[in-house]
Amino acid sequence: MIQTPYYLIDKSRLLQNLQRIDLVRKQSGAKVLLALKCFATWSVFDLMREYMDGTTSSSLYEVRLGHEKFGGETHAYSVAYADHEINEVVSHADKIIFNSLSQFERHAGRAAGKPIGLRLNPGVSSSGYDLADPARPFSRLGEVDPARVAPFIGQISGFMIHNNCENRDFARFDALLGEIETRFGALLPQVEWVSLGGGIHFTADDYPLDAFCARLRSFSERYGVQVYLEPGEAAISDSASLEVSVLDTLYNGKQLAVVDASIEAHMLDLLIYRLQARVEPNAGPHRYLIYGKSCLAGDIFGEFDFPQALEIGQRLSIRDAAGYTMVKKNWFNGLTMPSIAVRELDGTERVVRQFGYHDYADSLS
Ligand SMILES: Cc1ncc(COP(=O)(O)O)c(C=O)c1O
Ligand SMILES: NCCCCNCC[C@H](N)C(=O)O
Repeated sequence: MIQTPYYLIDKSRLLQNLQRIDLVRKQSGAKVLLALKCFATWSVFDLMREYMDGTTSSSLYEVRLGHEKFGGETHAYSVAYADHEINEVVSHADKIIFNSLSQFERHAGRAAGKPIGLRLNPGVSSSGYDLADPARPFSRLGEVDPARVAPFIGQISGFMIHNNCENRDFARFDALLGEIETRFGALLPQVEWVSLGGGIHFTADDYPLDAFCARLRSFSERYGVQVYLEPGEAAISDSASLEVSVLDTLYNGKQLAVVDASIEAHMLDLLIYRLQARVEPNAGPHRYLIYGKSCLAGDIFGEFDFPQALEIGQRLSIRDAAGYTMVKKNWFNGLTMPSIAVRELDGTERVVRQFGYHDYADSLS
């Protein structure tokens, strides 16, 4: 048995998302790139690259990882490239996407003839979170004014527009794309490609894939552009768990259990967005607050129901632990870092990465 704590990536679950992605590629003509900011655990890229066209990135290290570990088409994007980074970024990228016209003017001369993209911001989004809303007031994410972009159009081969966030509603996606067309419609036929970013949860069970694919195809045909999608969450949703063990049980007005991982260190996104983790089946007469083992008072995975009273040593599985987890894990409290394991398609499980004291010490000096 693998020692807890560990993230367990289940390739069969991952495959379900990947097959839907493949269907979208075939039916819509869109190319699909994995957003590495969400998930960059390269041990499963062997499977992912069969169903996706490549990767997109948000930094020098991500574009390098995408190029070296995933292959296929590699898009480089960054909110701002530093002067000392740009040559290396270009060496790893097939396309270089600038966040602003000032970044474009500063660095485009060093793009070595590679296609150049620009991020546009339509000023509307589907984000329910201020923190993740690219259209928030005074946003720095992309150019908002088509008139400012127009003079540069001859040097720009495509646009990237990321304005969806956890959007499960096709009608909302459709309406937002309409708003993009209204604002930037005159520019779109003048470029070769448009990336619609991530945040579209098109791999969800009930998502109307036929309508989605038809909308993407008609957009592509109307403007004569290659469409790209950049799923993070949609590519990996529910394809991993965080496997933990109960270390202690207590009572303080409620039943409490402490597990050998931490929401702050190992599922930080949930804490940032104030969401509770998922434990299933979450049914039964024994209700517990599941605490992490860091010293943070509010290190709580959530409150869940169990069929029996929890016992020390008992294992729990925290669901949906692939997106924005492993990429955000940190050494807070010097806690044992969960290893990473993969459940292969034949059901066998193997540990692909273990972390120890030296990884902690080497992250500091
Ligand atoms: C430019 C861009 N593309 C893709 C993504 C991936 O989004 P998601 O994981 O919500 O699909 C993000 C998220 O930050 C992004 O900023
Ligand atoms: N699961 C809690 C909300 C997550 C929001 N994700 C935001 C990431 C995204 N790609 C973005 O910042 O646009």
